[in-house]
Amino acid sequence: MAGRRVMVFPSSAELGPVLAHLVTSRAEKAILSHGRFSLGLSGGSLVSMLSKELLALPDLDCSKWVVGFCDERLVPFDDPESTYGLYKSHFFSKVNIPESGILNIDSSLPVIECAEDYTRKLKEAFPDNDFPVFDLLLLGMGPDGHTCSLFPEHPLLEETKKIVAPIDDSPKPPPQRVTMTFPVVNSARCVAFVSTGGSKAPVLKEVLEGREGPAFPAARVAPTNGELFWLVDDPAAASLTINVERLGSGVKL
Ligand SMILES: O=C1O[C@H](COP(=O)(O)O)[C@@H](O)[C@H](O)[C@H]1O
Repeated sequence: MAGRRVMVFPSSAELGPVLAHLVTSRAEKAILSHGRFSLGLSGGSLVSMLSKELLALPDLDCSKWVVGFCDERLVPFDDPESTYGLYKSHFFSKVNIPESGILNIDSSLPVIECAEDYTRKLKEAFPDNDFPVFDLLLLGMGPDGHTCSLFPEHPLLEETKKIVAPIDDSPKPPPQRVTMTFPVVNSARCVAFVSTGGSKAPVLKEVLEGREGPAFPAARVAPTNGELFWLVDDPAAASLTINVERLGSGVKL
């Protein structure tokens, strides 16, 4: 791992532009190096922040983007819980990402077949690697320390072979989901967590500073050859005692 950077911003207003810059700078670098930019998206609170910040950029060009989902809830796309559905209305419909560049799930399938179908799509998009190597994965973390749909103490945390795993007992609704596994997450060239709000403060401390007992899923994210950023706001960082970088909106990553 290239080293973890924990960056604390006064609020989401300062964090948001830095997140947008991280996306566009990694896109530029990836397109120059291999002709396209592969981005893995998470759901939850990230959707509205990311969409708003990216749409505020002048001249955003997504024509060479390939977008996948770090996890997805198995609900119809018009359900408010659908991560694809939310990105479609907030972001995809407003930019020039080609339809073929969006690797979404088939929500009509039963959960095991859905995971197999999404695995096939990822293998086709990343034919050269055993595990897809995304240029950038954007992750969230729940107050229980989960990331993607990898929940504390769940057997899926030990998955070493699958690219995508089905889950039909998610402790956070909806219960049926598909999720990238740790081997995929930790193969990425860059992983950035975005964590905001005081409800994340207790778990963020344990994830970043360690705890007794098994590590939280979010603490198991450690890209083998990639960068790891934690972008957090002051309320989420309130309990931290480690050294962090305190930054404003002008920083370029
Ligand atoms: O259920 C999910 O939760 C996590 C965290 O969401 P947040 O709203 O607490 O930021 C999210 O990253 C994941 O994609 C989603 O399916």
